[in-house]
Amino acid sequence: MPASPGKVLERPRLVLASASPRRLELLARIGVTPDDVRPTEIDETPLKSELPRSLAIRLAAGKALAGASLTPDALVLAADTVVGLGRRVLGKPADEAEAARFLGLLSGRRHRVITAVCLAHPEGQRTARLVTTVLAFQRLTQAQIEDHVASGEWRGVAGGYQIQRRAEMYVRFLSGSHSNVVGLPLFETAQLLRGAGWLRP
Ligand SMILES: Cc1cn([C@H]2C[C@H](O)[C@@H](COP(=O)(O)OP(=O)(O)OP(=O)(O)O)O2)c(=O)[nH]c1=O
Repeated sequence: MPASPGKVLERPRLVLASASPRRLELLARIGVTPDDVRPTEIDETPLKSELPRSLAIRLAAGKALAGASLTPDALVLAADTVVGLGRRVLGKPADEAEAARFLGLLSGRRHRVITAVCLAHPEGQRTARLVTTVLAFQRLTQAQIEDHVASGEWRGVAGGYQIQRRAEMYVRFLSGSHSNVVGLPLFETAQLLRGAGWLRP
């Protein structure tokens, strides 16, 4: 039944369980302002031979559960983004040398960016989406890799690059969701929020 005019829709509080400023900005773009932002601290180390998709799903669910334990009465939104090169996971580079090595691996090759989004509901169930974007970087010269490392934009991000910043000039090809690469696929996130009654259908 449509809400009567002037009636405020009852909806649970929405908590974003993420320290990523990108995720908050992406939500703002679709008019979603969480009631609270509560980053979680979980161990993000991949298991032995863990595939990129499995890792993303496990970590997004882990973040959502950790968030839900702090705010059980809220809808808790969490996500995890990983860069997959074949079966290999490229995490957040530890230092400049690793950032340069990752760029060298990505140079001239196709790779995937996978984001798992998980929404924990106050009633205890969880809903989730797994989204894959395929990208290809041009072949990078040594000078380009050096410039990228010097830019510092590799810090704290999966694969050591940010498509929303200078790295986009090296992206020759992209198939799928752009927001997924930045950390939160907006189409699928909106679907989850609609399914939970937080956004209107
Ligand atoms: C590939 C890529 C990743 N990223 C970011 C998105 C994510 O913030 C980050 C991947 O790390 P995540 O572990 O998914 O997220 P986070 O540590 O930033 O935040 P939290 O765990 O608290 O939710 O990399 C970009 O911003 N641009 C890109 O092009």
